[in-house]
Amino acid sequence: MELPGSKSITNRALVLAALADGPSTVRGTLRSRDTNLMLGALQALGVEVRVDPASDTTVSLVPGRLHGADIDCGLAGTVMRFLPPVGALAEGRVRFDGDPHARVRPQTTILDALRGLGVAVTGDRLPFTIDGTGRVPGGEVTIDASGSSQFVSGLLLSGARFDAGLVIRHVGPPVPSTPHIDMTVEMLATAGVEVDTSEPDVWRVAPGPIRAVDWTVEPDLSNAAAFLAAAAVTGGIVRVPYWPAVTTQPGARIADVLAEMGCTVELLDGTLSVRGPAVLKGVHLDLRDIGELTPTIAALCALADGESELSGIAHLRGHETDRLAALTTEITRLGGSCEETDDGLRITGAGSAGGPGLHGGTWHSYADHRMATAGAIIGLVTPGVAVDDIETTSKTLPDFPAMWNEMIGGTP
Ligand SMILES: O=C(O)C1=C[C@@H](OP(=O)(O)O)[C@@H](O)[C@H](O)C1
Ligand SMILES: C=C(OP(=O)(O)O)C(=O)O
Repeated sequence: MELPGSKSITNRALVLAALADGPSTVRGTLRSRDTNLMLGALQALGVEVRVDPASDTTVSLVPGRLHGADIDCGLAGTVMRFLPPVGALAEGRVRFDGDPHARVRPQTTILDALRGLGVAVTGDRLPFTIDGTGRVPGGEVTIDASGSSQFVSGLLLSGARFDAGLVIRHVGPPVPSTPHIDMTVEMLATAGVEVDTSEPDVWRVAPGPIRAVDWTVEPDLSNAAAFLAAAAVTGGIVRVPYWPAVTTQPGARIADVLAEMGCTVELLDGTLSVRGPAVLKGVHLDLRDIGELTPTIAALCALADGESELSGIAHLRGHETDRLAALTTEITRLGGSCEETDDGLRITGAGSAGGPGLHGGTWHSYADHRMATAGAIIGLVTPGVAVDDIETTSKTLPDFPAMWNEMIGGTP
């Protein structure tokens, strides 16, 4: 299975290209709802976007004077958290809104941070408005980023363009998804912006230019995880080519999780292959760093042998939907055993001796691409499971239904 580009790398590359000191090209750009929203927003703000007529995954961006705009964030965390600092650098009024559920996703932290950095912000959640003056005073700000790593990444991506640069101090429970912050820091370094991370929970960026870069986007490993999970539950083999040897994508960790659950995992000549075992084993895992993989891993645990405990993921209550509640409701609806803990899920696998077993029924997607793919994984081995709204996978992988059908040998 060849996977399209990473959502997280694409949307970082697009933002950095928009703020750069010259034109950039992004190759292997993911084209999906989240990334098209980002492109549309940057264009509305005054960035020239040119899509290569020969390949819509090659996109060039020419930065221009940023001005007022209306921005649709959809349900994309990367748009609603990465673009407010960019809006603050625009001259004019920038209005942000999004899907109904986006209006309840955590947002206050980054808006308060911008206020602290000298930006005029009206509102605390979507919809909100930023009155940009073309410059941000910047300086030091203290935030609680335990709700989302994207608060840190969003500020860092623009921080070098603030007059006094940026110092972020995190105070509060641990920040989740830290590999995604490493991704931000690494991509900024490629664009010539050094982030000083020598003090824990503190990020320092000096003011300076963001260099134009020709980016090449890695395949999306979190989306690959759903296909690899298909091998795990069916005992089949799935291969994903162009698996990066070194990456900041947290999705890469699916390889270790699958191995721990009993799969045979091999990385050979850049292709990751996974063969499922006769019986999948339950696991006890802290997923704080790789929360994005939770729906996939929870689907595996619901089919495994034995108890699983997934912890460190209280922040998933603020994702596309409350994922802890949604997974509990849907696994239970199919006859499985799943309960919420303070910071995660306890699941007794259907494959256990005396385990609950699963039956058919409708699996609800809650407009959440990863809930939809989790239902597809369970449906592979549970007769009569129908996933509602599989099209919601277009958030990060519009071709999911066709790719899934091709993988299982059905009609595309
Ligand atoms: O910066 C990013 O690209 C992301 C960070 C993570 O967000 P949280 O820290 O809110 O979990 C992750 O779950 C999301 O899918 C993508
Ligand atoms: C949490 C996710 O997305 P977002 O970027 O919208 O936060 C996700 O893709 O799992």
